[in-house]
Amino acid sequence: MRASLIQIDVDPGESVNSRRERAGSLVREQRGSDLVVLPELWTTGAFAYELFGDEAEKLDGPTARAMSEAARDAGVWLHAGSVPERGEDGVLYNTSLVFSPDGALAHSYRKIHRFGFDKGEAVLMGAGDRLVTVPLPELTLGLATCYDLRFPELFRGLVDAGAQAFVIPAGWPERRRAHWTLLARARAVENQAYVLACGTAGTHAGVEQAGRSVVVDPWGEVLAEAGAGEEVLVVDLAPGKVAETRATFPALRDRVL
Ligand SMILES: NC(=O)CC(=O)C(=O)O
Repeated sequence: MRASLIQIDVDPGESVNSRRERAGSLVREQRGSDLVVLPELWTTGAFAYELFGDEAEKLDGPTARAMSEAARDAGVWLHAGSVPERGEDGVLYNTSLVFSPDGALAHSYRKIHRFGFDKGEAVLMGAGDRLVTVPLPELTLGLATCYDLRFPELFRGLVDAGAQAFVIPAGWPERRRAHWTLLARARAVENQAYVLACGTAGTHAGVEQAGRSVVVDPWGEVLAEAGAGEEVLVVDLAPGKVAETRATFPALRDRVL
């Protein structure tokens, strides 16, 4: 199973429309992959709080339409990262969108843990309240977004719901880069699952992004890691490795609580 992680640059010098078109082209170039992943809030940048309201869209908005077409043209499952969603209740959410190879919006996930310590996302956006798993032909994905990575109980919940690989779009800052890789590996080891963590590159709202998108296998080994700039990480996963790791080192079976 081949996965492509598109670590797109979110520099504010580029318009949202241009970045949306460029993201579509990058997705189309991944034809041949089974799964393509974009990062968190890549239309605006995760820290450009003042843009969230203006760029908020419904689940059939301009980003969703562009990504639906790109998924269909490339014939891939597309985790299109997250967008600022304007919910039916008028509230903003940080919502991830997953498209099937025929371009249908198959799943969406509203970020549960909001970042900002009482400002930014934490006050501008509502919290999701639903765990989402995505059964692909090869692997069942569990969805999480950026700050969610710090909350292991969410990942346990996803494993209990059948997840074998976690897909985590993010806009992780360079100054906490050490946490990013450590947490990605920890979530892989403790859940004996793949981790596909896709970050953004560039600097926006004064926040330098770490990049360093990373794919970790169920044993905790880093299979591939990006640098700091815009880059597409292409990696082959072995879906059987999840069951094999869980059978040969049965730590998940030995849970008591
Ligand atoms: N931006 C986030 O959601 C999370 C983050 O920056 C962190 O350090 O955690």
